[in-house]
Amino acid sequence: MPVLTRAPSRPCPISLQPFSSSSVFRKASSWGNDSGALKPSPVRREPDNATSAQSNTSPSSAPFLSSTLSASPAPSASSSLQIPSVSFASNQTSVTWSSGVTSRFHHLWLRDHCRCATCYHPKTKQRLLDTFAIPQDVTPSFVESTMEGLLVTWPGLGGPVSSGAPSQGADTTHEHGASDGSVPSTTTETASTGIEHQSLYPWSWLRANSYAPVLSSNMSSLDGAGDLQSDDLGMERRGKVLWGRGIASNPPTVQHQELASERGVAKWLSKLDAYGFCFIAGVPVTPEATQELIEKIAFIRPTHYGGFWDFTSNLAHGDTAYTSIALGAHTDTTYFTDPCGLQLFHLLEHSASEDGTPAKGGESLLVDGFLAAKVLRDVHPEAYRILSETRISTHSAGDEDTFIRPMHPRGYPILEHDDRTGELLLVRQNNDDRSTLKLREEEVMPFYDALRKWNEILTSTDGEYWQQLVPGTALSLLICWISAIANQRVLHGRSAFTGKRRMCGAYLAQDDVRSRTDVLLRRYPDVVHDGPRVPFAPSGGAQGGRFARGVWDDGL
Ligand SMILES: C[N+](C)(C)CCCC[C@H](N)C(=O)O
Ligand SMILES: O=C(O)CCC(=O)C(=O)O
Repeated sequence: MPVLTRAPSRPCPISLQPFSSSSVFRKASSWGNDSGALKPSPVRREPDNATSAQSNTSPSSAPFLSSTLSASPAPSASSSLQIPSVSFASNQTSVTWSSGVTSRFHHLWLRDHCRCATCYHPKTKQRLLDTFAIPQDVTPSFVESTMEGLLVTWPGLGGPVSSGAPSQGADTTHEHGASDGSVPSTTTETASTGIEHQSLYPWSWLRANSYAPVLSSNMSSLDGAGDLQSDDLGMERRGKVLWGRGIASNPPTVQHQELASERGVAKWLSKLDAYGFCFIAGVPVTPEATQELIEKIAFIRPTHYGGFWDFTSNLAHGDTAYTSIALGAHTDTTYFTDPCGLQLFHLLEHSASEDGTPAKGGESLLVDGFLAAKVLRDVHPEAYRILSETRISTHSAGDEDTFIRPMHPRGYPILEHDDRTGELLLVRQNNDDRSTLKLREEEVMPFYDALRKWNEILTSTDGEYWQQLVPGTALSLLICWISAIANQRVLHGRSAFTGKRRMCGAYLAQDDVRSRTDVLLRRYPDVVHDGPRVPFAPSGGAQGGRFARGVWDDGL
């Protein structure tokens, strides 16, 4: 249990991160500090001339600091390493990073995000704390800047606390119990003991979740309203390899036999994550083997086309995919509120028809929607803005038993962004499936102009990657981008064909693919794909092939 210079009135049930405080204090003792403990100086509330606490550290702590404070900009070589300084006033706590940038966090937000074992179940990663029992004006007794993070001490507030309706003004933060992850029992703070509560927030987590301002290690600070003109749509940062027709020289591929191991599946997902598509060579030419293959990632997402599909040009399900006509670059299932995440195709057969019509055409087309979007933004920024803001709807209505449209009555934009960071999340493009445009009069012609410019890029020969699928080589493509954020990315299509052509495959849901990718790429961080690596730094401490998910992990 950490020994802090100011022993709280009770042991502080803080679930520490891998850098256990003993290691901190062990390192601290090497700084010539006789007690072996840091001496954070608590900061009490200072209305306007807020003071800040800062513990200077010696260079000998550099390795530890660099790993603990990796989220903070590396200090200049000449400056000594400094942990952020903190202060608080009115309803916010301020953290000033070594860069000089200050992040502000509402006290209510901080208290609500305490992840000690009494406020946050260490195993289930679920909130145990009753958010609505936190006083709206909750204010720390004091805040401290420690090696591991921001340490906030909250007062135990007045009034006996029952497990029922909160009494007026009392600190009715109902705490549930066990830090061992067992079934929580309700314990409460009572005014009579004046028990304080301490919360420790790791610096890296505070930086990653700073909202005033929004910070990002690779992107300029944004005003939080989402800046579509940000220099980086987040692709390099997310380790995405953008490609054009040149990818034909070395397309991402894995061998089917590699996928017998979980590490092999991690390699497959790593390539999918980087490129948005990946071939699998050596797949037995049967629907059964193909289904077994896709289920190595996740369970199949059934749709109105069925679960595992095995289709040909018989106009089944009333969709042109079930014909022999050409299909332009598109993403599937744009009409679902939650479009499918991964699509796998495996050509089982393409031969002459019974009437002797020869097998011709049926080539497959891939286009990197994210590269196309970058080109559109750079060359036609106004068109990019229009396609990012105009809602359009699509439908699947060819089967009399089905009429699928998205939840939002006007649908969704073709280019969808994270409105906080400006990152491009999702390319949702299927002009054949588009429903009636419902725009204001003055929007109609600008929209068509933007759409035309977008189509010119999508159909540019520089961006089109054509290849002829052959039985035994399956094609997996992310119509949903797998990374921190699920997106649609790769568009696909085909040329017209003649003859008997049989294709099989299935969809996977985006959340299931993203979950599997996140888990496996953390479990096998050494898995190499050809693109830039985006280190998965499991904050739970990677121990060999498995890692313990930490309560401060990204996304929680
Ligand atoms: C893949 N499979 C043949 C089963 C269905 C194809 C669905 C095509 C539809 N127009 C869409 O874009 O979603
Ligand atoms: O038949 C093909 O090669 C692809 C069909 C297609 O685009 C689809 O099913 O969405």
